[in-house]
Amino acid sequence: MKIFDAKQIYAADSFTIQKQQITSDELMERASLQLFHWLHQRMQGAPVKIHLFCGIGNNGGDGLALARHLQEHGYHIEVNIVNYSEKRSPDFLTNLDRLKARKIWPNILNGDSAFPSIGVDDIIVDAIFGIGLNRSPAPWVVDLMKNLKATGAFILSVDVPSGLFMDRGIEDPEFAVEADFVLSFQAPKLVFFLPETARYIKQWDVLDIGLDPEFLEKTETTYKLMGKAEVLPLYRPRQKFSHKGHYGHALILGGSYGKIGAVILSTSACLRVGAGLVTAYVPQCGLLPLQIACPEAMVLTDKGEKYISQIEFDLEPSAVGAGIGLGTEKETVSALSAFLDAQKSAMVLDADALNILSQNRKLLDKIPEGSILTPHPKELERLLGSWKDDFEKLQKTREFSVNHRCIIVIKGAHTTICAGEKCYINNNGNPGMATAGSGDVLTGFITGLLSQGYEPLAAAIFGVFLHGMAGDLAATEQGFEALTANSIIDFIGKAYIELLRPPQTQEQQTEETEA
Ligand SMILES: NC(=O)C1=CN([C@@H]2O[C@H](COP(=O)(O)OP(=O)(O)OC[C@H]3O[C@@H](n4cnc5c(N)ncnc54)[C@H](OP(=O)(O)O)[C@@H]3O)[C@@H](O)[C@H]2O)[C@@H](O)CC1
Ligand SMILES: Nc1ncnc2c1ncn2[C@@H]1O[C@H](COP(=O)(O)OP(=O)(O)O)[C@@H](O)[C@H]1O
Ligand SMILES: [K+]
Repeated sequence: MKIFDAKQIYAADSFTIQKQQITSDELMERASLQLFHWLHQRMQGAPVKIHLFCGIGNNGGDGLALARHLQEHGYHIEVNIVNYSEKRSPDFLTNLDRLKARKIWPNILNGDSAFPSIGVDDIIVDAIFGIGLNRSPAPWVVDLMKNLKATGAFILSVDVPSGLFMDRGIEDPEFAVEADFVLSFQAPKLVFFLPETARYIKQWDVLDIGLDPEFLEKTETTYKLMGKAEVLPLYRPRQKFSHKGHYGHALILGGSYGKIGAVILSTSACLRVGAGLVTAYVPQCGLLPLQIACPEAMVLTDKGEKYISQIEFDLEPSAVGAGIGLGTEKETVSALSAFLDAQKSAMVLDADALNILSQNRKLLDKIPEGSILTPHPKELERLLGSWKDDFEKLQKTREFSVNHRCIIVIKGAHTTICAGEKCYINNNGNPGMATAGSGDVLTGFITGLLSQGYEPLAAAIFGVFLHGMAGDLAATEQGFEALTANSIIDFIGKAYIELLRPPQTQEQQTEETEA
């Protein structure tokens, strides 16, 4: 699913209005009807008081139009206008007149107004600011936002939580509404997935307001949200007459004394995601544990007893995943440097391989083209330096990806894969996966996919998605706390089955619910 920026949404608006020969007011009416239907379907006329807080722009206009539909269907509403500017939008004014014509008189809230009384079981509709926010809200508006939160009532935000910018972070964490639910028009917004702003959105849904499909199709976006529909076409089916040689020979390179477990996890993950053959390259102390834990894998040992000091082997791996548990000893750094000189094809670089690159920046030029770097945020910061907000982080990551011709997988709750100027945001996985070794598993998965012939970008996207899906399936059986990295490996088979399962028909769904 594409994630449009504010400029693109405004452009889609104007294009749609022109092409469909409708007015902007009619588009607002569509938007507000979608909001109403969503709410009405869930509330079924329940006598809960709904407090609407509307700004003076089009987001406020949506709120006013929604208020009218709610009132027409007998809901108990109270309308507040957050009067932060005299520059009211024409469609806001039209909808204000329509309310007044129905004898609904909104409270006008200014800096000195008392905050209305709201019960904890009431519902708040937040239509104060939408995607048009371009400066921090005035202090009294911030106070109002805080008061909204303090009521404990359910907050439904229209389009976006008020106070969030679409292209930069906020100055102060209190400057935005914390929404229980956001109903976003046409497409989700980038801020829903960024660590700093995602906390303002507990849940979200998209409402189709009929923006021109051709325009949306043609408009290229920097960000895409990846779901099953986007990931499934990347799948490479196994052929009946294939043999293990068709699925490549992957090499997992890493480990140091006390960190052999990381290599075990990566190696098992690499096998279980479907690599034909897997060899682990480890210091000597890793031989026994690996042979015992992963009988299917082969093991090559370095001359170093406790850490890798000179990478030498006599095989041509189809994919390499390096860095897990590697350590950053001086000899290991030289060994990795020499290895990178010889390595020509795209590989996966994780953990200490990334730390070594950050500390020895000359090595960055040796990264083979198309390689996949899988940093968690701290490792990313070591690579890029600090950033002022998530937007700058993504911009710096894209630049790094272009300059070093590599793919960066920023791991997190919404793992984001940046390949040149494009970024792909993952939307599965769960907090149970915040556990030791789950990143090592991801490295194994991506390496195993590369070895099976997936292109680097496909391997990164497919691997991240499967990893999240396996984590979700594991969590349904084990809960979040008990989930370990090994459970993610154990559920990879079910993740494949789930990914490949054809969508259920309506009848099947009904049968399942009734059973
Ligand atoms: N295609 C779609 O998705 C559709 C979207 N629609 C809806 O339109 C919404 C966008 O509406 P919008 O452009 O009128 O902007 P909105 O967010 O209401 O802000 C209003 C104005 O406030 C101002 N302003 C900014 N910051 C400020 C501040 N800190 N303190 C004070 N003032 C500030 C700024 O004006 P300025 O003063 O800078 O000239 C701004 O223009 C969108 O989110 C969705 O709900 C639907 O109706 C139809 C289809
Ligand atoms: N809250 C979360 N929601 C979804 N996925 C998560 C969450 N926390 C961590 N993960 C995933 O778990 C993995 C953690 O990787 P990493 O920090 O490198 O762990 P380790 O170094 O222990 O292997 C990443 O793939 C990340 O996306
Ligand atoms: K809003």
